[in-house]
Amino acid sequence: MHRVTSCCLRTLARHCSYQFTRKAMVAATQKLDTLSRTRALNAHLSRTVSKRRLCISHLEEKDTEALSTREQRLLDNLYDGLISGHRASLAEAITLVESTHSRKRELAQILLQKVLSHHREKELLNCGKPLAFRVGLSGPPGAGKSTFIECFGKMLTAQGHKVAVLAVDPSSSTSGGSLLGDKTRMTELSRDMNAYIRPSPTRGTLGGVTRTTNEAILLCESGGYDIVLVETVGVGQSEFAVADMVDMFVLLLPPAGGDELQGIKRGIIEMADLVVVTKADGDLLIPARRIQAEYVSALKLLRKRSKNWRPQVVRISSKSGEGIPELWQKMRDYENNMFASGELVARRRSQQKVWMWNLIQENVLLHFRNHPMVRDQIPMLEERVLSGVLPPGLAADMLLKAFSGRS
Ligand SMILES: Nc1nc2c(ncn2[C@@H]2O[C@H](COP(=O)(O)OP(=O)(O)OP(=O)(O)O)[C@@H](O)[C@H]2O)c(=O)[nH]1
Repeated sequence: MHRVTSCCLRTLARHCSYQFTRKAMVAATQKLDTLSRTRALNAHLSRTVSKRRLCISHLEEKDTEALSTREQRLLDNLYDGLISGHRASLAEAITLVESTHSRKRELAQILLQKVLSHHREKELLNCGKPLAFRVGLSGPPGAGKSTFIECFGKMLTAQGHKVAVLAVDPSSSTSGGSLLGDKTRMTELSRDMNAYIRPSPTRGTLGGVTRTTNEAILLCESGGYDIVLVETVGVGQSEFAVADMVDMFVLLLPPAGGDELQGIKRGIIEMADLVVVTKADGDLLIPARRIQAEYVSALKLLRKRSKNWRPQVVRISSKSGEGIPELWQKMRDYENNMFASGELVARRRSQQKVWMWNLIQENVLLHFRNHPMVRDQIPMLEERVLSGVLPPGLAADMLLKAFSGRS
């Protein structure tokens, strides 16, 4: 503003000293006019900005204001228990974020906001280093995931780490049954006081499971768990969802023939920061070596996912424990490289954005499908598209018009 004023006066003086003509007068008047308009615009902008600030803080505080004394006490107790590392509080907090009850979801968001600011403070004290290392573990059924997590988790807790294991099983939302419920997994680790194992909820869409898993990760971290393992138990899209939640994505493959590995999507191999060939012991050692060599060659052909890390293939046996300390060392190297280069923090930031947009996408679609003007028309329009009477584009336009209230 100051610069504009002095510039304006300088122009005016220049015009006055040379020739005080009508032209100069007009130019000076125009400048002054612009100046007052700029002032008015700036005043308007600052009013708008303060109104928006007020609006955002009102939005953030709206729910807090509406808390009853009982709810406030519940959240305070949960938060205190959580950051003191009480397992019961962690379990209760995860149950809260998994709830589909609207008020409980609001309470969960208030708790998460508090947890996030606790994270920020601790990360600042830790020179910006995240509180925990998040590792995604995926692989076909029977690859040896749970046996590996049991062995690996025990090694980590023996070294003084606190390990949380979250299992994502969205297949249960469509099939109604839970893969996790079928058998007892990781029995020894589940008895370890420095380990916390939690299966994902058995209902809801993949998006819903993703949301609660992401939120459960944050809660585990505030409970002092410095290593969070996210295992995908289901098959399909869940591996991609998990790859978007973690710092490092690890693919476990059994030493099986080509046919058994057919189900693994090429895309998921591209997501892997580390490929682990499991069961490399006894009779399976030779096939494990072969699979390792095959994947070493295959990875060379794939596009590099990171500038700072080249995916590697390692061999382990959870039965004998061989290769597991070396595997952990590779994971640590990865974490250090990625943190030092800034890629780890950048990846987390972009994951937050992906997470937000995924939630919006899912909710908007749900809202669209359930809209009274749309819901009843969907079966009929789908039918007409299927029979070739109606072009899909026209059907989509009709539904979108109905949704937006245009006939
Ligand atoms: N020889 C050998 N067998 C193993 C090893 N790890 C796991 N297994 C066996 O492989 C089978 C499958 O192991 P799990 O750990 O249940 O595999 P998973 O990937 O968790 O399977 P899902 O729960 O179906 O996804 C079991 O019979 C294990 O005993 C290993 O290191 N060596």
